[in-house]
Amino acid sequence: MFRHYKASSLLRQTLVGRTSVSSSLNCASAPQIILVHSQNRSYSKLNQDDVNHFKGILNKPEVAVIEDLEGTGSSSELSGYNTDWLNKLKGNSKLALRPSSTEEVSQILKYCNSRQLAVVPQGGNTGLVGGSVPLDDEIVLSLNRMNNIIGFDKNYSILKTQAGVVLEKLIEYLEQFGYMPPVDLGARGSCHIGGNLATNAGGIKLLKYNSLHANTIGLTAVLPDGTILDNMRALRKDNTGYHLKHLFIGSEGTLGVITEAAILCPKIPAAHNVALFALDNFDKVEEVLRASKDYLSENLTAIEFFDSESNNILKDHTKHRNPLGYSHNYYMVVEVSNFDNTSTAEENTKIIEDKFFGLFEKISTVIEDGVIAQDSSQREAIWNCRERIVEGFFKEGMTFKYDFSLPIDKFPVFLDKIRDKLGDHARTGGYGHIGDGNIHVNASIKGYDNLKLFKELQKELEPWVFSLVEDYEGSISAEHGIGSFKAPYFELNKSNKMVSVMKQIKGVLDPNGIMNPHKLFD
Ligand SMILES: O=C(O)CC[C@@H](O)C(=O)O
Ligand SMILES: [Zn+2]
Repeated sequence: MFRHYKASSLLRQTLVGRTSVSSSLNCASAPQIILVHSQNRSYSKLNQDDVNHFKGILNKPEVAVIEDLEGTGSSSELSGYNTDWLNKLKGNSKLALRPSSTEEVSQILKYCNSRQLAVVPQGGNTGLVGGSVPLDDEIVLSLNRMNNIIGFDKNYSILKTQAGVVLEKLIEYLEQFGYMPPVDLGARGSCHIGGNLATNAGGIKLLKYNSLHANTIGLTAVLPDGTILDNMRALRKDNTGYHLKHLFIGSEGTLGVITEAAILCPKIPAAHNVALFALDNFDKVEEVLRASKDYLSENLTAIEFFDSESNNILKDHTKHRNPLGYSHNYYMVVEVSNFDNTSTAEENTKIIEDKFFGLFEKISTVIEDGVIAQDSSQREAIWNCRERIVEGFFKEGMTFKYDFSLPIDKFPVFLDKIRDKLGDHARTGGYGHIGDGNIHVNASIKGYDNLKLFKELQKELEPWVFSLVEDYEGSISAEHGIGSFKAPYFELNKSNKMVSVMKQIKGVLDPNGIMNPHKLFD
C-alpha cells in the first residue's frame, strides 16, 4: 500500500533501494501515418559504382552496407532505417551505411560530398520530430556499429564513449563506478548517446544536472567534407577560442556527424525517493514548485506535473493506475535525493524522510492529497503515472505532440486555447517538466483511420499554435528539436538575424547542403 499524506498524520516511511524511472517505450507497432514528403534538391542519384565504393572502404562490408538499389523492397532491414519511431514518416533510402570508426565516417562523408549525395545521420532513431530518417532517397549513415565505451576517468568523472552506444548501456557501465550519465529519457533502451547529443535531448534529469551543452567536455565530429574535428582531450578547463563542440550539440545532424564524446557525469545519489501530490488548481502547482525549489534546494532531483486529461488517458489505455485516483485537476511528481555517501542506509532513509516531511509541512494546506513511495516498485509506479502518459496518448490515436517552453503562468491558458481550438475532435493533455518551464502538449484524435481529419486539424492548428508560442515569448521546442515536423515554423521562433547567422554557419560547414536536408531549415 502507498502511504498517504494527510494533514493530520504523516507516518514515517521506509525507503529502500534505487530504481530506474521507467523502462523503455516502444512505438514500433503504431499504424503508419505519412506526414512529410519531400523531393530532394539537386542531389545526385545513387548508383552501383557508389555502392561498390562504399563496399570497398568499409570494414566488414557484408554488415556495413545495406542496400536495395533496385528498390525491390527486398531488404526489410532497410525499411527500419527508413521509418521513424512514431511511424509517421517513411523515407525511400536505398542505402544504409554502418561505419565502424571515425575514419570510416570521414571517408563516407568525403565521398558523398564530392558526389553530392545527401546523407541522414541516424542514432537510435527514437526522435519525435522526424529528424533522423530520410524524407526521400538520402543515404542513411547509422552509428549503430560504433558502440564502444572508451572509458571513465574517475579523477574527473568524465565518460568517453563512441556515439552509437545505447544510453541504457552507459547507465549500466557507469553504475560500477557509482556514477550515471547526466541525461535520462524514456527511450533509454534504444536511443544512442550520439543522437542525444545531436538533438541536445532533455528529459527529467535536466533540472538537476543541466543540459548536454553544459556537460559535454569534448567531442569528435566529422564535417561533410570528411575533416575530423577531434576535441577528445577532455580537459575540464580549456579556455581557448570558440568551443566548436556546441555547434554540433543540438544541430540535428545538419552540420556533421558526432562520432565520439566526453561527458561529465554526476554521482548516483546515495538514496532517493518520490512523492505524488494532487492539486485542484494551477496556482497551487506553482506554489508546490516554489516550495520544493526553496526548501529541497540541491536535494530536489526532479519535479514534474500532469493534468487530469493526461491522467485519464493513462487510465484508459495503460495498465498503470494513479494511487491518488482520477478526481483531481493536477498531479505533481517530486523526487528527492541524498548525495552523502558516508551516511548509512538508515541515515539516508531518515534524511530523505525528513526532507519530505519538511516539504509536506510547507504545502499541507496547498495539496489535496499525496503519497510517498515505500519501496522501489512504488517509486516506479509513481514515475509510470508520468512517463507512461506518452504511451496512453499514442494508444488513443493519431497524436499531435509538442514540447514547448513557456512562461509558467501561461501553461493553463495555453492549454485551454488548444482545447478550444480542437474542440471535440481530440483529447488534449498537458504534462511535463514543470521545473524547467517545459510543457508537453499531446492531443489525440480517436484511432488511426482518419488521416484526412488529422491533416485538416494540423493545417489549422500548427501555424496558429506556433505563433501563439512566439507571442508568449516561448520556444517551439524545449527538448525534442525541430527535425522535419517543425522546420516550416523554425524561422517564426527566431529573429531574422539569428536565422541568418545560422544559415551562414551551415553554408560554411556544409556548402553543398548534403547533411540532413530539410531538417531544421525548411
Ligand atoms: O512524447 C512526448 O510528447 C513527450 C516525450 C518526453 O519528452 C517526455 O517528457 O515524456
Ligand atoms: Zn520531455
